[in-house]
Amino acid sequence: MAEAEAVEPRTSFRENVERMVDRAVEAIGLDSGVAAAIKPCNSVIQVTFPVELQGEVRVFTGWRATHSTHRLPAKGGLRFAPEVCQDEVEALAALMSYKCATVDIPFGGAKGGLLIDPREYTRKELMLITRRFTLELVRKGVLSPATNVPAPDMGTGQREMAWIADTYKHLYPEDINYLAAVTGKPVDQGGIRGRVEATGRGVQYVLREFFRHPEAVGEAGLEGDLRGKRIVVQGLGNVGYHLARFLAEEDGARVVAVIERDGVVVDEDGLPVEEVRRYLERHRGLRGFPKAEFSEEGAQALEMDCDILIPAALEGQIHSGNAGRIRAGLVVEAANGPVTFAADEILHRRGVVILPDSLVNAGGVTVSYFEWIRNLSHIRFGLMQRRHDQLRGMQMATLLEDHAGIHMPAHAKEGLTRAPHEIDLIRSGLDDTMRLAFQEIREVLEEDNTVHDYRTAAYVIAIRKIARSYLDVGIY
Ligand SMILES: NC(=O)C1=CN([C@@H]2O[C@H](COP(=O)(O)OP(=O)(O)OC[C@H]3O[C@@H](n4cnc5c(N)ncnc54)[C@H](OP(=O)(O)O)[C@@H]3O)[C@@H](O)[C@H]2O)C=CC1
Ligand SMILES: O=C(O)CCC(=O)C(=O)O
Repeated sequence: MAEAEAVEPRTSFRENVERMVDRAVEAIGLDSGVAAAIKPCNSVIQVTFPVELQGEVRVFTGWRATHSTHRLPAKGGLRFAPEVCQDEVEALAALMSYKCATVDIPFGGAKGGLLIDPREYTRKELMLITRRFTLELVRKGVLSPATNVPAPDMGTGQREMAWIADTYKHLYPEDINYLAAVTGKPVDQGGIRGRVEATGRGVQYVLREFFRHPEAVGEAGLEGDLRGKRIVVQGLGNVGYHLARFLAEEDGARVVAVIERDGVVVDEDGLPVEEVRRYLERHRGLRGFPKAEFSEEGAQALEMDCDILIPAALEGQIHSGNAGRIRAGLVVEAANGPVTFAADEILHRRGVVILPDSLVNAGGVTVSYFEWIRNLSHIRFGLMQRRHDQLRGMQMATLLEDHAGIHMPAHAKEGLTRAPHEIDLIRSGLDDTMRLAFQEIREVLEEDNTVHDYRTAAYVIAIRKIARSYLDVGIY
């Protein structure tokens, strides 16, 4: 980020998002008053609170920005990081609104952040800090199942979500829907299978759909499918790790480089993603990883020759200072805001295709939506139909074999008679959501001659939906 700031000193993350939105507003020809109502955050709460740790009082600052409430609850992750600021959470909250609208998830947009380096604290200390932060957010009215529901983001995961849910439950034991106050919880604490890897899984589904469109693939200077594609991933955290593993293990792609905070590991034959991750967790860095070449020049590795570049760490990583040197044909924004507005324009001029964050990383909030619904309905998906569907499949198989005399191969019979587990339904819902969103964006790109890139197409779709919801009920 340091280089980005040096090159584009006056453009903040929030301003970058707003410029991208302006481009879409212009393409739609949207009324400027409606655009002005949509763009800013509805509210931003800043909290400052003390926690006593090891006999010493420490003071923490956090934010919850709510961008839109045209749909409720407003939804979005909580980030624990040493660089969080108000501008950042506002930008991320806005992205949540556009993301949810792009993939048709009926939520408004929000995001929160706590200024902290989680690596400096023990588990117990983090629990105290998270619980106290939760209390502050609840007191300020920005955390409840009906109005504002957090989820994991950078620096947080299932563990923090479990603490948040438990704190909320202690505050409101009479709220029968307390579990729905936060998503991304452990499965045993009201979470849903598939949420941990959902964002990475969603990126995989978007990429698979992209490669089902040969003309789109050609526009990125690529051909064929994901098999053998050379991929560079920045950030092997929750999103990057699952994504890299799925692409390597299930789609036959080659992850040739992984960039982390302390540098990059490279292997042209494909890195063993699982081993890299284990090493990273154990050593808190990639230096010394024995099975690949290590270099400290992580930022430069973004410019490596590859087919697909996947920034999955921080915002502002591809900026006007390096956009001219990016050699990938396809940039896939698994992180939020990894490409600045200026870089976006440079890459577009150079013919580099960008699949934007608001589409690409929407898998997380999509499965959060499934979790939230499951918590509200107090029943797991498929419970009522599973055996019924299996019985019907078995009857069908019997009918075909015994009465129509058709011999069914074992795999066909297994497919027909297998009762789906909840995770199968989650994956099916996620796949459908990501495919349909890609197809809708592709349609705009092909049919609307004022739109020339995926990001603007995604924003056009999102802004039209949000604007419609404002206009239907009137601005109030
Ligand atoms: N989690 C989710 O469900 C979703 C996340 N996102 C977005 O995806 C991105 C990543 O989130 P997530 O995977 O959850 O976060 P994590 O904290 O799990 O992982 C982020 C990874 O990036 C690494 N990293 C930090 N700084 C740098 C750097 N300068 N260069 C290279 N690597 C770096 C981190 O290392 P270290 O641990 O040392 O800090 C960590 O390994 C964020 O933009 C987030 O907003 C989007 C949608 C949903
Ligand atoms: O799962 C969610 O509700 C939100 C995930 C998130 O923060 C994001 O998509 O950026």
